[in-house]
Amino acid sequence: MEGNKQEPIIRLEGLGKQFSTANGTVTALEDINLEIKSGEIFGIIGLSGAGKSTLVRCINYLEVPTSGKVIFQDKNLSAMSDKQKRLARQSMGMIFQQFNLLSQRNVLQNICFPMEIAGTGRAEARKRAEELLALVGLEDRAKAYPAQLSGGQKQRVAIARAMATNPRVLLCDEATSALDPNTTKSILQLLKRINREMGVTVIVITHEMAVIEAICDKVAIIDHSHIAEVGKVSDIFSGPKSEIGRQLILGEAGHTAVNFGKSGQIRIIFDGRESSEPIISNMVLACKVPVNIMHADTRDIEGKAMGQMLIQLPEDEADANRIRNYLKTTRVTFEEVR
Ligand SMILES: Nc1ncnc2c1ncn2[C@@H]1O[C@H](COP(=O)(O)OP(=O)(O)OP(=O)(O)O)[C@@H](O)[C@H]1O
Repeated sequence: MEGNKQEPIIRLEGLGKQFSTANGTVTALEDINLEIKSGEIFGIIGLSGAGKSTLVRCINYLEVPTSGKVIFQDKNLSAMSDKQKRLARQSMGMIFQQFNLLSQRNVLQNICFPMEIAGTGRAEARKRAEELLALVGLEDRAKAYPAQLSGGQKQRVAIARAMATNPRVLLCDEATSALDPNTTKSILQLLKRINREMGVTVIVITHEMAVIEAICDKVAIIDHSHIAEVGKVSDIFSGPKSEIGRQLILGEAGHTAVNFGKSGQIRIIFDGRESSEPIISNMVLACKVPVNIMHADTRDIEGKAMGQMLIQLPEDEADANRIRNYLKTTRVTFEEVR
């Protein structure tokens, strides 16, 4: 079941989507080019209205693109017959923010639903549904109805249902946005397990940086219908290049330098050193000058420090240069803030 990590499973080539509305044409996506490799957890992040949901819905042809191609496992979806498209869709499970469970059906019947549509026999479907319930940790809730479940349990059922047809890809559209932080964490862990243990490629649509940080290998930042930048999460976090990337990752401090007198400020970029390495303390001890930490936004990603820290340098230029030199010789990435 392991996915081959080198092979692209989905390629988007010049993908565009326009909607005709009473007020004219709305461009939701324009010239999107992306390659998602088999076995990756790929995040797509952007502000509200950027085009994330439309993008994910175009990937499985819930929305038909107005231009460009979706290539799934080396085949162009638009050139497929209806039957081939149906099979391709079965290979792409999807979960949603609002879970979209059938309220009249119990948990087991919800999970069996896609198998009924695919023509799987009753006994086989039931057996598979029971296995999936065990996978998501809800063996004891088979007879419960959606209204009797918590949000996290509903999303687990939705995940089991999405996995019913043995998909190679799981599309997650804001799947944790309606959940509290602890439940979010456990759902993200479940998605990671499905990816690692079953080799399923996971595509995560979110507006939350924390979700990308928690589980994604790669991330694409989408802004006003375009891809602003794409790359490994660690690279993008340590040095966002686009304006929107800086805004999403560095926040307000990415834009504004606070005026604290005449002395300069620098932004230290943490791009993957051991998170236990005390960079600032070592710097202060080595240079024997105090610095002011104006803003810090660092995260620990798998033992590596990621993020940034805004530091006010001493007014004395010689002291400030000692700090700059120390950072250069210890190969700490930094930039001047003006
Ligand atoms: N069915 C539709 N008809 C008309 N316009 C649409 C339709 N679906 C999306 N749009 C428009 O396309 C643009 C992108 O919307 P989309 O829902 O993909 O963004 P999003 O990044 O997922 O935002 P959100 O997180 O708020 O859902 C928006 O301007 C939206 O109004």
